[in-house]
Amino acid sequence: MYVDIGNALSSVATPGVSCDSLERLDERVADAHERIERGITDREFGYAALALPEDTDADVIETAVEPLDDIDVDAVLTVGIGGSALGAATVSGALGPGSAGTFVLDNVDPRRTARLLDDLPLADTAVHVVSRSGTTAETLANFLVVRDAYEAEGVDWTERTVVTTGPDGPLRTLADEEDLPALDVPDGVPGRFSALSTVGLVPAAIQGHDVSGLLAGGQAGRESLSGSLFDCPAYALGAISYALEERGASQHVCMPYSEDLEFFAEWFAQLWAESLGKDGLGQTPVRALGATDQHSQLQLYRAGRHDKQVTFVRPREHPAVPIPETDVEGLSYLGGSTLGDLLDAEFEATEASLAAAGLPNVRVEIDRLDAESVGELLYGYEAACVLAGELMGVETFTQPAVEWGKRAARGLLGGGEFEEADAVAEKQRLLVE
Ligand SMILES: O=P(O)(O)OC[C@H]1O[C@](O)(CO)[C@@H](O)[C@@H]1O
Repeated sequence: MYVDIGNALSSVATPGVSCDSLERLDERVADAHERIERGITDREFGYAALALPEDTDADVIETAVEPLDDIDVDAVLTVGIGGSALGAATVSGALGPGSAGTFVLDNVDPRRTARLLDDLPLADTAVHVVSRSGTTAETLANFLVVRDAYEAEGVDWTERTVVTTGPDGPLRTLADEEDLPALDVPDGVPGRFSALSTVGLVPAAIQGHDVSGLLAGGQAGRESLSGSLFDCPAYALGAISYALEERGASQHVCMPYSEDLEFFAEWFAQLWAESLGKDGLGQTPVRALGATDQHSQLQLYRAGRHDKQVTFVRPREHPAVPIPETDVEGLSYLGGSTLGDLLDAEFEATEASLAAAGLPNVRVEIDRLDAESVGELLYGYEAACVLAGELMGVETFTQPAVEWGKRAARGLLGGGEFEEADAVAEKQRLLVE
């Protein structure tokens, strides 16, 4: 992973960071790194995520999906939400379908769920149901609906399902009762940091992707951690994001220039929001896609409020798709180059256009969309997030603010007495229709 923070310096951007400030900040990065290393070594809650490349056993995952070899799997359906879906979606999205298409059920939208189950060839579809807590309503409800759909078609879902969950809870009970292949979520690792584990890697294993390669990429990220932001790409990204937020960049746009990294921007949004959105702080993550959103969002980024950091992400290598020669007036300049050339020109031009407008931006690159590079990218962003959390002084690894809504929803469905549910009924109304 390569990180270029040049366009975030105060000589280019406002808000921007001076080199002197970066030098001073680097002293705090050294202290934070020591703290992080201690947490990793002791496998402390949260920090243990940064030991996953070492602790995740690819053979355990490969063995768990072996029974699916007897079935002609054309599709992999992940049933999970948040960190229990986005890691898998990102890995499979970035590496492509492999031997089976990727589908994610990470919402309880009846139209979409019904349509997806209608469209999927259930007999040739493997299901990975994932929940760290084993109690998440959306995941459990979706799984009950999926199971019913299989039974309605007379297809044995138990032969096609792999579960990943915690030691107890309804999902573990169901796995035990039905004797399903069940994997454990990694100890001490919050969902959003668990892509390089049983949580994020089962679909990739079913699709025949290089799970060991993903972990090797993560390990390369692990070995790149050092006591200085000037030596460690992940810490450069984390430190500059922290410094830019301090200076007013309250929004962090993640703009991959690759359709296959679209889920990566979603994964980033959960990682950044749920980890750093604490104590009245935290950059608001914004998902964008290059070059598409140049034609929808760029006007705002360049000429709107200067409250954004834009991080451009790209694989350096593209498959060659030539643009045919043409003598159509005004188009000949395109002929003879490739779509990848055009995408790279758009990337560099948009980056320069933000710098010219004085808007801070960061460049993150990986060599190509292969297992090692994707593993390193995921690890790098997780380490960047952990470092930013250390510098902000927030509790990076929990997400207490999400529980209020869960209790309210459960109360509304008769799942218990929750005062939050009462508050829903007391909603202030000013209905206009
Ligand atoms: O894996 P689980 O326990 O089903 O949780 C799913 C997601 O829900 C959250 O707890 C937020 O509600 C996330 O932190 C987590 O990734």
